[in-house]
Amino acid sequence: MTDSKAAVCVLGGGSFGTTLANLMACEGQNVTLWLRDQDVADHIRTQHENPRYLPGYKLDARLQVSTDIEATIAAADLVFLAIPSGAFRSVLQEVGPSLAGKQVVSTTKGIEQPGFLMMSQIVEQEAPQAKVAVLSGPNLAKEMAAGELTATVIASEDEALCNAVQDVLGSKNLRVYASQDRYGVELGGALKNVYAIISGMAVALGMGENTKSMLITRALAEMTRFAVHMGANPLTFLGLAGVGDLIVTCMSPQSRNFRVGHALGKGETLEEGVARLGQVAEGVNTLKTLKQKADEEGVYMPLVAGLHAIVFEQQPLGQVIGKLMSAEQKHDVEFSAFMSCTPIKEQ
Ligand SMILES: NC(=O)c1ccc[n+]([C@@H]2O[C@H](COP(=O)([O-])OP(=O)(O)OC[C@H]3O[C@@H](n4cnc5c(N)ncnc54)[C@H](O)[C@@H]3O)[C@@H](O)[C@H]2O)c1
Ligand SMILES: O=P(O)(O)OC[C@H](O)CO
Repeated sequence: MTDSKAAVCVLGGGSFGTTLANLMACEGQNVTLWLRDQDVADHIRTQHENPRYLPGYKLDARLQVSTDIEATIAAADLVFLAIPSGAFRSVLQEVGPSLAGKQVVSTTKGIEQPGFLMMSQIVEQEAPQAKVAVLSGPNLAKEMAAGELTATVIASEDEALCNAVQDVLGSKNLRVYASQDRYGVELGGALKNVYAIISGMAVALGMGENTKSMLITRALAEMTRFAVHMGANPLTFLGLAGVGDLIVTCMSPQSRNFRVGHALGKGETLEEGVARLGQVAEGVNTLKTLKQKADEEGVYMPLVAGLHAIVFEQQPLGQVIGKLMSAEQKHDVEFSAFMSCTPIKEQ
């Protein structure tokens, strides 16, 4: 543990930003949550509740709130970003120069198009003098806000930054594991949202437990295939930010992406499902971005292509499922070459 407490801020007052900031406040960290809406800020300050994004969850009275983004950043050493991917660059453009020398951690699970950019790459472009990391794992905001036990991954080439995040965020309820594969961790968090939409559909359609297991397992194979093609470490996908986050998001009705898929499976349109959610479901945009990139790169992603065909090409569900089930039967585990390498103790 460090001797003196780092000053921390969280930018973004949605469900995840509020949860993260509150977890740190509960541990006695000096933390400020920045959000845009003055009424919500006042409500958090006086009622200790975020009525829009975390209704019914009591927040720690020590959680500080501000609507002044520059002052919030100026007072912080460590800055967490919990802004949806669609607004991420515009916020970074506004505050990029103020982030020089700061430790910046993106928690946003989306991809920017054009460019197929991860959020931490946007931080590098807009705040080139910041130190950057990403945080990702099986982290449903409401469960964490309720104090359920979980773990997450802090990924950065900067070991001191990983240590700083472990210090401020680790608690009796939350374990924080470090990784050097920033790109793989960030890609895992974005890609799994697409498969959560498929899983939500499968549940709405009353599909069997074997079917759901097959979907999750083939999703892992497919996302790992893509990530390795893009330069990520396949072993990252065996960790919390890969299979860990994939499992929770594909299995929990708390997941917004799962809920969008469930609505589609019940016959709602995409617009109806997203509107009823009233929160961000990053997987919808990621589906478009990922399908385009997989086609460009020639990476075989039948689940992504199938969901895209249903959602954006108006292909009948039964036809897409039939095509998936009759495709060429290939290998189960594609990365067995990595698994059969020399055991660690002999290296
Ligand atoms: N909620 C979770 O369980 C969870 C967990 C891990 C990661 N994430 C990721 O965190 C990111 C944020 O998600 P969330 O769940 O907090 O979303 P949310 O839908 O709960 O809230 C979105 C927040 O972003 C704010 N916002 C939107 N545009 C903005 C702008 N231009 N400037 C400032 N603020 C703006 C909104 O006012 C709102 O406070 C997403 O990428 C999501 O994938 C969410
Ligand atoms: O609610 P979702 O689908 O955005 O998922 C939230 C988190 O990413 C789960 O780890």
